[in-house]
Amino acid sequence: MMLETLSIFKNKCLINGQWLSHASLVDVTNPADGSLLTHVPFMGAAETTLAIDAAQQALGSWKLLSSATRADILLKWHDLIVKNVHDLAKIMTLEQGKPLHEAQGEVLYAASYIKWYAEEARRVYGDIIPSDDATKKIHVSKEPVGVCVAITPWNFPAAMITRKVAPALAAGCTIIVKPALETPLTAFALIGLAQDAGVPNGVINVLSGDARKIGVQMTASPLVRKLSFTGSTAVGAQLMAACAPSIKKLSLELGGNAPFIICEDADLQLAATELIKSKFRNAGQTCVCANRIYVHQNVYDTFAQIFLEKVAQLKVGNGLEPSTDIGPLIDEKATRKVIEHINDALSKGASIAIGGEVLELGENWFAPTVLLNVTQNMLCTKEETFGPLAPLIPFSTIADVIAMANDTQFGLAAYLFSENHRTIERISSQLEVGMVGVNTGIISTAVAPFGGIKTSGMGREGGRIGLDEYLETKYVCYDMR
Ligand SMILES: NC(=O)C1=CN([C@@H]2O[C@H](COP(=O)(O)OP(=O)(O)OC[C@H]3O[C@@H](n4cnc5c(N)ncnc54)[C@H](O)[C@@H]3O)[C@@H](O)[C@H]2O)C=CC1
Ligand SMILES: O=C(O)[C@H](O)CS(=O)(=O)O
Repeated sequence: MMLETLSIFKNKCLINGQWLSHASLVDVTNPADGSLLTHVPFMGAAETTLAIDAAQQALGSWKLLSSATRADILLKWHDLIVKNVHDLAKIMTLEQGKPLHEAQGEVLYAASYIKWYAEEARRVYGDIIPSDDATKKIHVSKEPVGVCVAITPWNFPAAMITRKVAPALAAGCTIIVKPALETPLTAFALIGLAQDAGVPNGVINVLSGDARKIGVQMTASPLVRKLSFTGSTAVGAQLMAACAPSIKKLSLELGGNAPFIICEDADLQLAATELIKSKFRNAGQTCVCANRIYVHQNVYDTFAQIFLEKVAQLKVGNGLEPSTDIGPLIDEKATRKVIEHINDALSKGASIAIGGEVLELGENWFAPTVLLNVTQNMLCTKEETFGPLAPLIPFSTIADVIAMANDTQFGLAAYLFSENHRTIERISSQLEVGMVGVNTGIISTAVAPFGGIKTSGMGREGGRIGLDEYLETKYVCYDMR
């Protein structure tokens, strides 16, 4: 696969409309086999300052465009992404590893955020409020926050970018994107298409490089009014603290530890099918994936049998092969975390029903694994595994499973399978999370507010309220005497 033959391929950073290289370069490799794909610039503080200045310079004219004009440019961007879905997906699979069909799905999911916010851009309404004082008129309007920065992860290298850039541009903001060093090529290609769609110079800038140095510049600059971050809770907390002195607006989409609850009256075939989708999407490297699976004790063995038959059919392979269901993990460190969670569970009494080993395909390849007789004291119920590990935990009462589900610092997503509406209402209303999937394992969509509570973050991306993250409210009081 010659990346250079793809017309959308870029391996440079975009600052003020110029694609720039750098004296320092860093490798981008294929997680499937460690092969070198290309080099990208390893930029730092100086280039970050240039990008922030460019975004500041572009802000005045971009925010003064009509929302209809901004929406038209966003829709052109959307259309170019859809037109190039196959090449974008190939780039993503090569640098991130996910199966091509998943990569194509993510590209279209990413494009859906742009279409959604192109539509929302035209509905940023204000208020005229009847004053208690007859001599006063009260007007309330929404204004763009200003220069924004987005720091994004490697696991969804397209959607995590458009989920931030689309509402920012729709609101009239400008933005600097810092993608993960593991997956910069998807970011470059996406933002190259934004430039082709007519996004003016400086409105979107993208930098690959020294995360810490770039982050220090972004969080310290008084010109930056908003930080949107998706990634680990640990880094999110660091960035939040760094933004405190300049009181930046924050959106944080952080780690997860989703409980997947299967009640005694659940449709077990449906639950097993949806658990396969939730657990093994992106090889389990998804913040909203099922991280711990609670199964009522009276249906535990029956469900386990149904689920294991489906896991056994999953094909692990190179993401470029059409038959592949699960690709490699992003790196050997990710594999080590899965092994750590398995070994801890085994040492505390769990057993492996299927999988449990690194595959001959290479050090980043781990077999889809199911653990039985898992208990709440095991690491895999406390930490985000971020790999293809499905620990099954028996429970006896609804009160017990709610308590176990909430026994975590995280609060992003949860899943619940029952055919009884009272059970569904009772459990979903008590789960301490931002999102609940009822009888489904896939909940992510541009039209709904995505985000969590507790250490899973703050703010929402997607939906109507996702635009508010990039808007400030201004109240003007007119004295009419
Ligand atoms: N909630 C989510 O959607 C995601 C959660 N994660 C969690 O994070 C863990 C590690 O994955 P990573 O991609 O390494 O997440 P990470 O949090 O280390 O990195 C995410 C982004 O932050 C950047 N970054 C890291 N340290 C930074 C710093 N000091 N200043 C500025 N930027 C910084 C990275 O370059 C990347 O662009 C995963 O195992 C998972 O637990 C990772 C990706 C997505
Ligand atoms: O970071 C993630 O895991 C994504 O937010 C998951 S999703 O939005 O693509 O479901």
